[in-house]
Amino acid sequence: MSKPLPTAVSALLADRADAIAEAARELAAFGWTPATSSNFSMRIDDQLAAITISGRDKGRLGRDDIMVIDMNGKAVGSEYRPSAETGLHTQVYRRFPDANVVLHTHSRTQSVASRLFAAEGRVRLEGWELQKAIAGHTTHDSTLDIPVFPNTQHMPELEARVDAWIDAGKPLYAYLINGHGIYTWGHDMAEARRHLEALEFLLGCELDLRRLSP
Ligand SMILES: CSC[C@@H](O)[C@@H](O)C(=O)COP(=O)(O)O
Ligand SMILES: [Zn+2]
Repeated sequence: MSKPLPTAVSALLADRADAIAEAARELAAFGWTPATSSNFSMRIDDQLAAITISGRDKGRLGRDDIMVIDMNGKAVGSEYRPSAETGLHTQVYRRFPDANVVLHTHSRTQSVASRLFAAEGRVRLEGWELQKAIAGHTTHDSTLDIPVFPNTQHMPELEARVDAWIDAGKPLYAYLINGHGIYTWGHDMAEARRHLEALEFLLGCELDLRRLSP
């Protein structure tokens, strides 16, 4: 049996769970979380985060569908299994101390773009006004690379690729996983949502350009 959560942590979990459930309902309504796919988390403090329980329908989350993990991805105060991709969430919290929310979705646009751009290893975004929706970007006149990493069921392998990108000094705001979906994050839910919506739009534009260009 797991130890019950301290009251203060329970209150913070309830707060984070409500925010995650609300955002997830909206993202599911866009069709970005099909068939129980996708996962979401919010930092609680330096040591803990709230994350979706594995396998739950992300469009119908309630407080009981979100649990606490530590920064090693271990369940805290729960017997449930956290998201199968928990390691990718805790990695963001470890590598980006300003990130407090991580969103992962599986939209059709994200999935198709990940396949189409996998061979290049990245989607290069240039000249789009909406690049300014990404934190720190003030002009369309810049280059924004979204890496595409190979898919694997072995999270440490993916984590190593993400670490290698960051350790090479390359900016990272989001990444695609080939044939899978997107990960992005933000300082708060509003920023993470803005990143996700902007990238969905920009990836859709890139797909249209490929489709329409002779
Ligand atoms: C239902 S297939 C999608 C899963 O394999 C996975 O990629 C996913 O996004 C959801 O996994 P979960 O363990 O529910 O967080
Ligand atoms: Zn996934």
